[in-house]
Amino acid sequence: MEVLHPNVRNKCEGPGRPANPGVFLDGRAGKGDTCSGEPSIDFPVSVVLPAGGTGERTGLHTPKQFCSLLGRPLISYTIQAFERVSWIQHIVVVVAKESMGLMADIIQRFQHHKVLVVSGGSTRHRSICNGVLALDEEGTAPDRPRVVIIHDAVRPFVEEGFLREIAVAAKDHGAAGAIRPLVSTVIATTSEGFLDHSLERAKYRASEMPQGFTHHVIRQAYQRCTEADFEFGTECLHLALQYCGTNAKLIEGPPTLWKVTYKKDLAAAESVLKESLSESACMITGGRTAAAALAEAFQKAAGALHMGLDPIPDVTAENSRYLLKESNFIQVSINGHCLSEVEALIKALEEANPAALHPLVIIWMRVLTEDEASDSSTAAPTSALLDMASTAKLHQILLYGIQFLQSKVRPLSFPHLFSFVFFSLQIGLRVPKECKLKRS
Ligand SMILES: Nc1ccn([C@@H]2O[C@H](COP(=O)(O)OP(=O)(O)OP(=O)(O)O)[C@@H](O)[C@H]2O)c(=O)n1
Ligand SMILES: O=P(O)(O)OC[C@@H](O)[C@@H](O)[C@@H](O)CO
Repeated sequence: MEVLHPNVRNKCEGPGRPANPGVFLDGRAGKGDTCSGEPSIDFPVSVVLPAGGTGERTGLHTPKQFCSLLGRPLISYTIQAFERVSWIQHIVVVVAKESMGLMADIIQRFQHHKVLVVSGGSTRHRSICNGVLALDEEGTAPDRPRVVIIHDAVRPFVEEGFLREIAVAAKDHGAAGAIRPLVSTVIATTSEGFLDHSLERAKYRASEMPQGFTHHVIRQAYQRCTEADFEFGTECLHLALQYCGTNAKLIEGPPTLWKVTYKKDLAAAESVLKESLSESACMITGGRTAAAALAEAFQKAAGALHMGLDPIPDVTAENSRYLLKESNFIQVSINGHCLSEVEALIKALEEANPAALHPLVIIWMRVLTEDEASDSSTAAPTSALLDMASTAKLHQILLYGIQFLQSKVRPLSFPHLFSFVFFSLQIGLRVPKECKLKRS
C-alpha cells in the first residue's frame, strides 16, 4: 500500500489546499493480463479515470459508476479494460471523497491492480486535474508518464487498439482525442428559446473519450486555466489548445465509446456485456483425436454464427492464459464418463482466480457411441455432476452437462448441439442454476 505525499497540492479546488492523499491499492499481486499480442508502446503511459460524479441524470441514488451490471460495478469493467493493457503503467481513479472506501472495496473484491485512488473535485475538470496532479508529484508518486490518457470511468467499452492510436497520436502531437459523427444537428437558440441558427452537421463531430495528452501539455493546461474553466468547462482538448497552443489530433473511434449517462444506458451497457460474454469459448479436447475432430467441426459451425471457439488440448502451460482471458469452457468427452477432466478444469479456474467480470460457464459435452450407450455402467453420472455444479456455483462457476448419442442412424446434430451450448452461455449469465443433463 503506497501513500502519496500528503501535500499533493490540490490546485483544482483552490490553491494550497492539500488533496486527500491518494492510496495505492493493489488487490492482487501478480501479472496483469494483456488482451493483445501486439507489440507494446515503448514510452510510459498512465490513465486518469474521472469517476467523481453523482450521476444525477440517471435519477438513481447510487452514482452510475458504482451501479451493478451482471453483478459487478460499472467502474470495474472500465478499470479491467485498462489493467489488461500491458503498456499502461498506472490507473488513477478519481472518486468523490465519500466513495474512497467503496472504491477500495471494489479494487480488493475484483482484484484490480496498478490502481491509484485519489479524491475528486466538485466538477469533472477539477477531478481530472486532481488525477493528473497525482501523477505529477515527485517522491512517492509513481514514475512519471510520457502520455496521460483521460477516459470517463462510465465508458466501459474501450479497446486496446484504439487506446494505442490515441496514445501514439498524443505523443506525436501533444494531444489527441476520440471523435464520432454527430447523430443530431447542433443548433443555437435565442434567449427567447427560438432558433437562432443551425450548424452544418458535416463540419462538426462529437468529442468522445479516450483522450490523450503528453504529461507536459495536460499539466500546463491545468496550471494555466481559469476558475471559469474549472467550473463550467467540459473539454480537455480545448484547454490544451487555449493554454498550450496544442491542436489535438482527432481520431474517429468505434461506436462502442458511448458514455453511460441516463438510466437506460445502464441497461444497454448490461446487454452489450452479456452479448459479448457469450460469443467466445474454448473447447478442451484432452488432446484426443476424436474429441479434437469434433471440436474442429463444431468450431466451423459456430464460426458461421460469429462465435469464436478455440479448440485446445488442455489449460496448462501456454494454454493457461485461457484461464484468465476466457470465460466459457466446453470440456469435450467422447465415451468414458469420468468427471475428472471437469474437476481438474474447475480446480484450475479456482486457482487462477481470474478477475472475471461475470460467472464462468463450463459445459461438459459428452458424446456416446452406440455400444457405450447400451452399457448401463456408462450411464450419465447425474448426481455427481449436480453435486459438482452446486459446489462450483459457490465460486461463480456455472456447470452444465450435455450428453448425446452419436450413431450411424442418428448422426451428430450440430444445430441441436449448438443451440444448447449457445443457450447455456446466455442463460449461464442470467440465473445460476444447477446443471441439467440434456439428452438430445
Ligand atoms: N465532479 C465530477 C463530475 C463528473 N466526474 C466524472 O466524469 C465522467 C463524465 O461525467 P458525467 O457523465 O457528466 O457524470 P456525472 O457528472 O456523474 O453525471 P451527471 O451530470 O448526470 O450528474 C463520469 O465518469 C463522472 O464520474 C468526475 O470525476 N467528477
Ligand atoms: O459533460 P459530461 O460530464 O456529461 O460528460 C463529459 C463529456 O463532455 C466528455 O466526456 C466528452 O465530451 C469529451 O470531452
